[in-house]
Amino acid sequence: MDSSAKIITRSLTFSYGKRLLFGPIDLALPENNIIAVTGPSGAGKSTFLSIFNRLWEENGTGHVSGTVLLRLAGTVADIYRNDLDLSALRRKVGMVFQTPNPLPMSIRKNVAFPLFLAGRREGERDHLVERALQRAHLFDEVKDRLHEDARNLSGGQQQRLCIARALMLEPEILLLDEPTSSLDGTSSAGIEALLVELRQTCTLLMVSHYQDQVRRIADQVFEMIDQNLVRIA
Ligand SMILES: Nc1ncnc2c1ncn2[C@@H]1O[C@H](COP(=O)(O)OP(=O)(O)OP(=O)(O)O)[C@@H](O)[C@H]1O
Repeated sequence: MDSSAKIITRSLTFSYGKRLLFGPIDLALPENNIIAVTGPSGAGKSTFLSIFNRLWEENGTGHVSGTVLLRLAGTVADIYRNDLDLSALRRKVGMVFQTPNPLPMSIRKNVAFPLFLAGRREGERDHLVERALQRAHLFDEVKDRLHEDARNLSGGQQQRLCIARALMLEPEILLLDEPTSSLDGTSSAGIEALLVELRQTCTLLMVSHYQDQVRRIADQVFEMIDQNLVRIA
């Protein structure tokens, strides 16, 4: 096994019923990289991302075979073993979606929400909220309106809020599904710069349709095509 890899798949396949969506896929992806996945619509890119936090299981359909290993907190774990703690996995593997999805609550409560779910004390939260907002380059814009409804923020601000929320529990891997596709050029550029910074502390696995974006920021580029994942850059 490649002991330095952060994400390893062996003979990974995914099917819906009798339909093979992709695989077998063998990968060894390094940490602190931005790894981009492109490919035609419907090829299975979003499903591929959802393998790594087991989010696809929430749909109740689909089937994974093969092995998926993640090196988390220095230890290689098979994330499909029976006794895996799914909540712990999802704390270490954060996710950001195509459309920003703030919860119907204040900016502060949105960012603090993962702490609330993790049962962290109220007293600890303000400092951590500020830090996450700083990391997402949003703090200066919202510091005077932390108690306002997060849904009043602009699209780009909402996406940075969602990134701040995803960063709250210090994930080691961040899954990003078309994180800029609902944003204008200026907001997209801000998010891209942020992702490049986050590479220092996270491994980023990102689906993107934008070839120019992928060329600008990704360390490795794969294309999901003909049921396979092929490295193209
Ligand atoms: N729960 C499900 N049951 C059956 N088929 C599904 C389910 N979820 C997704 N699919 C199918 O799997 C295929 C891959 O979907 P997926 O969203 O992963 O593709 P994608 O490459 O991300 O597409 P896009 O670029 O359009 O977002 C699609 O044909 C989709 O209809």
